[in-house]
Amino acid sequence: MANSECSSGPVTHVFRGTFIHSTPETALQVLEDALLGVDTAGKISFIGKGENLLELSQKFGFNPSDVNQLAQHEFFMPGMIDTHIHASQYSYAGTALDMPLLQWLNTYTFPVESHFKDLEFAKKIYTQVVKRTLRNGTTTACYFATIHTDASLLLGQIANDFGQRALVGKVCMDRNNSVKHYRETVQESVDETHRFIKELLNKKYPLVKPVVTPRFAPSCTEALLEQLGTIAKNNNLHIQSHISENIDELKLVKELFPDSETYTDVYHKFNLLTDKTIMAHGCHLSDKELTVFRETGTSLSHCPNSNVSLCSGILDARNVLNHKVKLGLGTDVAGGYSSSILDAVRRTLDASKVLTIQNPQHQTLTFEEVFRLATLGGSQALSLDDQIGNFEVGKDFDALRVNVAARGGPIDLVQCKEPKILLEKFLNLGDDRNIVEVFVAGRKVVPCEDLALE
Ligand SMILES: O=c1[nH]c(=O)c2nc[nH]c2[nH]1
Ligand SMILES: [Zn+2]
Repeated sequence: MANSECSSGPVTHVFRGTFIHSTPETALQVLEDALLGVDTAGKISFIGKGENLLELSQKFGFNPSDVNQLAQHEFFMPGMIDTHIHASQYSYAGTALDMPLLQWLNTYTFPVESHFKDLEFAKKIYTQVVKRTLRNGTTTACYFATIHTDASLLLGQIANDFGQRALVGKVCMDRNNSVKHYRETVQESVDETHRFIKELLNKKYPLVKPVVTPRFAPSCTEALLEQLGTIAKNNNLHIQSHISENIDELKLVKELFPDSETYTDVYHKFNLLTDKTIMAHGCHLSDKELTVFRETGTSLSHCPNSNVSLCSGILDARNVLNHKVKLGLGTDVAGGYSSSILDAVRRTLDASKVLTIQNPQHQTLTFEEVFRLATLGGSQALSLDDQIGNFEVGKDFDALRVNVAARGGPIDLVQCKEPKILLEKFLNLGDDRNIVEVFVAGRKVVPCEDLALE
């Protein structure tokens, strides 16, 4: 391990122990007996070897006795990144999974989302989802809210207050015949999107930013999609939506957009595919469409729990990676019933194994590769990999302190294991009891007094 360092502000924390992360070249890199320093801005100021403690302490001006030493069964890993989650659907997570997508939206989703006009209700649910996801180790979340601007702003405020990094989207939809009032006109959607962006940016939250959010093509007219493409371009903003999740949805898109050759073309035509776009699902995308994703820099959010829970399809993540399309993991609460990215890791592995059962030639994803999708892959998918995703000097310290043998936790360790095995155990068997501390931009957000779950 080469010492690396950057000149930054004074060092506020130094940790010593095992650090596990990914790089673009290596799915799993283990740094044993490493020293990592975090500066006052929450950035990683150096990574070095434990044996160089004295030299580093002089160079960075910290007291060796202030070093925070990890225990034997502990390691640090990068914070996990949820590239697709509906904060507004959290109240019914774990229920209502008995219908395919389009019926599910009309029967369960739109009626619940329409309640977010009520700011008290919004505050309650949004506080719960931010606390719960932080507790589960989600340091960055890319959220869908609802069409309600003030409630969406509230979600941004709550994420900021609890210290979660977030992209927050006020949902745009001018087509919906099933739930009265849960629809906007084109003008309302455009005006409210402008207001949402302006007011959220004016708050100057350091870690919370707006994302332009057309719900999905069937919920939007061409006029709205066109304007949203322009707004995103003029303000250099992220964009998120859904694509090619379910076969009936594909048929509907063909009917509604007869002039577009493919589902991907619908978004492409309106400048909605950019290197800051995240599309969820993509189970039924053709290779030709994946090529457009690569060429435009658009990324995919793999949401395996939702894909199976709503019987939508199985994404061939290997094929996506072979096409060099950026890929992260999403819980897709509440089409997905778990708000934990650890669950998304397990289901990504299951989905890949199902594809191998169906076709033994399929190259199953390894747990190391899926670990990378949950961390560095997510940061690439959100175009935030210059700031987060792994332990590189100059990046923000977004990290989980994991204790695989946490008292009262779900894992029984017989003997001390090598770090790679500890990580594999955690990914397959662990839960929030093993995540003993969560840091976002150097700030400890778990445990935190305020985070006591009601
Ligand atoms: O899984 C999904 N959840 C949603 O809320 C949604 N809206 C459009 N398409 C969707 N897919
Ligand atoms: Zn979704």
